Amino acid sequence: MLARSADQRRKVHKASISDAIKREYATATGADLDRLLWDRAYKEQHRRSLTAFFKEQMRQHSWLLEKQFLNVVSGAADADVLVITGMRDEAPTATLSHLVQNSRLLDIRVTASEKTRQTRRKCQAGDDDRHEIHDCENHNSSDNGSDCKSNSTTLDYCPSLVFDNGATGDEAVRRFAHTYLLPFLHRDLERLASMVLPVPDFPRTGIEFRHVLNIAQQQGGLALCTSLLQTHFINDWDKIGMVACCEAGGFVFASALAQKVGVPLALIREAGKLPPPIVSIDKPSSHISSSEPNNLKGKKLEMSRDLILRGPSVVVVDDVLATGRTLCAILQLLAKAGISNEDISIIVIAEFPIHRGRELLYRNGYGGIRIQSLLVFGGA
Ligand SMILES: O=P(O)(O)OC[C@H]1O[C@H](OP(=O)(O)OP(=O)(O)O)[C@H](O)[C@@H]1O
Ligand SMILES: Nc1ncnc2[nH]cnc12
Repeated sequence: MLARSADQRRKVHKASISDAIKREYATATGADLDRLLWDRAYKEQHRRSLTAFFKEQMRQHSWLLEKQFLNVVSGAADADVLVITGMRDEAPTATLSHLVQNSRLLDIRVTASEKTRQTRRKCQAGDDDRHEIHDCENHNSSDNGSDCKSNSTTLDYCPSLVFDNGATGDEAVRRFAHTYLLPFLHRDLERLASMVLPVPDFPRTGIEFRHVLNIAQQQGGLALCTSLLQTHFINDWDKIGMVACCEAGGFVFASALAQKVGVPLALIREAGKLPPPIVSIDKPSSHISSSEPNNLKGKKLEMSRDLILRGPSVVVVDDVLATGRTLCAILQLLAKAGISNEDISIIVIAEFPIHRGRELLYRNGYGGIRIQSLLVFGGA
């Protein structure tokens, strides 16, 4: 149970993704499943053939990883929080979020020094380290659970969080859960979500529109959202040199945030609105705008070319992440302005995983950029 306070207990379920493959292996080969799960020496004997079996299954079933993931999820339907261990996917949040579109999917990279790992392997026969099937690597990272820069050199993918599993005992786990996981269950986020009511069949039949800008039209809505943006994701705003945002939705939330944290804005506008010198990029239509008649082609986005950065990092703030086309264009524009990916992070108010925006960004080479959202909505 993950407890926020005595009256608010959350049901937490833990499952291992690799148990499924062990089960299938045991059925196919007659191996003893219980011993595969709990007897390390026995598991070691089977390691090679288990790995070969897994690779062959992967070759035969291209949807194997997704199927196993969904099986584990459906086995924990009553849980508030499901922790899945042993994930082998390179970029789980980017590639699997759309399968659980009503939930927030966070990927936590667990790290420990090689020495610690070796010691644990020796001491904990029958322990819960199931990475060996999946050829998982160990990646170094900072210990604050949220700094991606140190990881981007080892993998071009930024996990949602990093947990340094160097210490023994439960204290570090508890601290991590309280610092980085419980905020996602905070009632202020529920309050914010309640301001974004669904509007059926807008702007066209079949779309359940979420009026994210409506937050700013509620008494106290913008203040709540701004305060969450300020406190939820970034510890040290002094290190941020600029908040970049795109009209129209992004302007509303980014302006309030920039004012609160004392950081200047980089305003991205549609073509022809900003004086030269500018940088410019084609922008395909967003999911919502592509449903407008005469707007299938998209537009150009522009930004002043010579913005002086006060610090090294840029935070891109937008109201919505859906297909990711808008954020992709923004990132291309920032690249044209000479800002490199390591210096960028992204915050959105609401994301709609069904449209697979994170995947688009990942496949376009932006996987190393941290993307964080306050709210997650399912639906079309
Ligand atoms: O991930 P995507 O599919 O690109 O969708 C996200 C974009 O959609 C909305 O903008 P829109 O282009 O509709 O313009 P607006 O901000 O002027 O409403 C929103 O403000 C995001 O910028
Ligand atoms: N359902 C939705 N509501 C608001 N903005 C969106 N962008 C993509 N899908 C959306």
